[in-house]
Amino acid sequence: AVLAAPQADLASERAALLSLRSSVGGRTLFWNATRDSPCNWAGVQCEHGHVVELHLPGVALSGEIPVGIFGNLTQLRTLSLRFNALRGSLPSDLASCVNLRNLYIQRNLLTGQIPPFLFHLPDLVRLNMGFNNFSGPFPSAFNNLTRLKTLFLENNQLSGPIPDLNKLTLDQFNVSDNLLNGSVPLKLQTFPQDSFLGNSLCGRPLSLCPGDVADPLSVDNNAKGNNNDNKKNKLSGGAIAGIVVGSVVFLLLLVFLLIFLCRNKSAKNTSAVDIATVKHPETESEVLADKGVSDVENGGHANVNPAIASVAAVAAGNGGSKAEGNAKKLVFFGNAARAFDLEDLLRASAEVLGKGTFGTAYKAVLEAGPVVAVKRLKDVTISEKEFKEKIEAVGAMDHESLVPLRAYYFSRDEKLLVYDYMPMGSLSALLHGNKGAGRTPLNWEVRSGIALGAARGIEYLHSRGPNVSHGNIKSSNILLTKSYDARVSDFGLAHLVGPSSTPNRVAGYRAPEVTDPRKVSQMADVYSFGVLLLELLTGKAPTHALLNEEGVDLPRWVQSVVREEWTSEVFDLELLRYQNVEEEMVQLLQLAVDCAAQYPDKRPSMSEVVRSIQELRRSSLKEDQDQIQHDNDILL
Ligand SMILES: Nc1ncnc2c1ncn2[C@@H]1O[C@H](COP(=O)(O)OP(=O)(O)OP(=O)(O)O)[C@@H](O)[C@H]1O
Repeated sequence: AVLAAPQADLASERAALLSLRSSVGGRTLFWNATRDSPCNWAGVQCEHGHVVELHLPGVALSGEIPVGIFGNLTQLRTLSLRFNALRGSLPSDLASCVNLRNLYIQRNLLTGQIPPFLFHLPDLVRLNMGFNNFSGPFPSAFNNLTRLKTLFLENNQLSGPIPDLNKLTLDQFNVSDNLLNGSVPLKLQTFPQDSFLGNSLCGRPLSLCPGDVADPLSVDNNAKGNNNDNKKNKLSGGAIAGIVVGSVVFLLLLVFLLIFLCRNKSAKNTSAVDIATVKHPETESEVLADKGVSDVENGGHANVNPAIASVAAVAAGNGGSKAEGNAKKLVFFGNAARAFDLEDLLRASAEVLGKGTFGTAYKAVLEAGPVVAVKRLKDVTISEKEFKEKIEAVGAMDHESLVPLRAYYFSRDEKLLVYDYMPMGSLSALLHGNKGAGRTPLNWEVRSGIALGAARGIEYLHSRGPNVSHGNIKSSNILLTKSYDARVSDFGLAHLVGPSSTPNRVAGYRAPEVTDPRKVSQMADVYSFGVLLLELLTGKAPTHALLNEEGVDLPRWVQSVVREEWTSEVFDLELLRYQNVEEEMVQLLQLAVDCAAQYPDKRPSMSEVVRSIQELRRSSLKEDQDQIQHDNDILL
């Protein structure tokens, strides 16, 4: 709620600050202004001595930054004034901010030499002064900033040579489009050409300087000058064409192979409908136990594909259910076309997706093509009438951010729920599953989109009545479509099953006030959602969320890091690669901390949460557009 009010005036921002301070362990971590409430410089000066991070990006600040603003802000660690129209030189009292680690002042109209006081800010890690009008020499005093990792000075009017920056170990460096000349110092020669273009510089990675002796290993290339230096790294047209054709042929072969294998597989599965011959790792013991058949008797049939069985085999795990099942029907919800019937479902090949609190989930591929997820409920103790009433309420839930329940099947021994299959699996798997190469990187756009989708789904559930809650919000219950849209799953099931099936792995998400996991209020859902947001932002799993893996108490961990250290250190490294969204990330972090407040009445409602996420996403999209506009302006 705190950061969700762009129209807030200074007084309410101050109130927001107070609540921020109390919510993050007594320290203000973030103060934001938007275009609608341009920063009142005096307001910053008189009230915000305790500010640790001050972010004022793209808020139409103009004119000179008055001296006297920063003298009070000695705690400041991050200052972002990028994308404004600030003129003149940097105020000298910035020298008081001796804790400053990140200074983002790119894309303003600042002038003058690079001020010497910057070199007395020993903690500076990231410095972005690009796209201004700074002039004068490139000071060698940058060597004083031994912690510096990022130095962006591009598109200014710096002149003269680049000094040796031997004391620095920079990760990012750009001085392109200045008036620099001379040779590129040895230590900086590992950066790409783009970091130096638009100057009169020479030496690696650009062309050789006059009089330099060529590297004997690349005499040929260097003798031909920089153009050839370029070519050295490029492939000829023929080679590229060869690679493309080769790749296409390889892909085609792969596709043919897959089709061939799939055909073989489905042939096997069709024959596997005979329930007595199918074994399945997840269901085997249940099947055998229920049917009263010993391992020895069935031992001879183990050579059926162990990961895939037919739904019939799965369902037939309960004695007598097949005969009874055939008499009963799948009950569909809504107007959805009945694309299949029970027979089709029983014939489909099934693959275990995972075992949850309420039973086992399978992916079922129907012969006619559709793919569905089937949840086989265990421990349903209520009567058929009661089950029908409750499941109809679940089936009536209709929102684009929920995994739709399409149909159910109820018999004495078998209860099946049929859902749309979500091809990208769960958020939990995406965040903590495959960490190796080939994993889809989750950028801010995707993560904040998932946060919004999940929040909308929960908001919808809450809108169905004051006592309607999800009760088991966690990352394995947030499933994803092909385009990474989030869908909330597993809603409304807690009331269908007996007490022994109460969720047991949610400790990390459970609000402190919840004593009975079957009675979870809407505000407790908000807490769980807050933990889920922290998980999205940090990439860390909450305690007990993953079997056999250590997790952390996310809310406590985040608060302690924020208290002790720079906020950005809590973020998933993968997110930090995307530079321009830090403000939005911090806003979402703040929202997460609000949601995970200890006392329920301090937490925002899901509608407020949705609004906040919408707003912060809008502002980052707007910034993207601003940047494009800005780049276009420069090109023109
Ligand atoms: N509709 C679906 N589409 C794709 N995958 C699904 C679907 N429903 C469930 N799954 C997958 O099956 C796994 C098991 O799901 P299930 O809901 O039974 O248990 P869970 O979410 O791990 O735990 P709990 O039952 O406590 O919520 C999930 O991790 C998810 O990846």
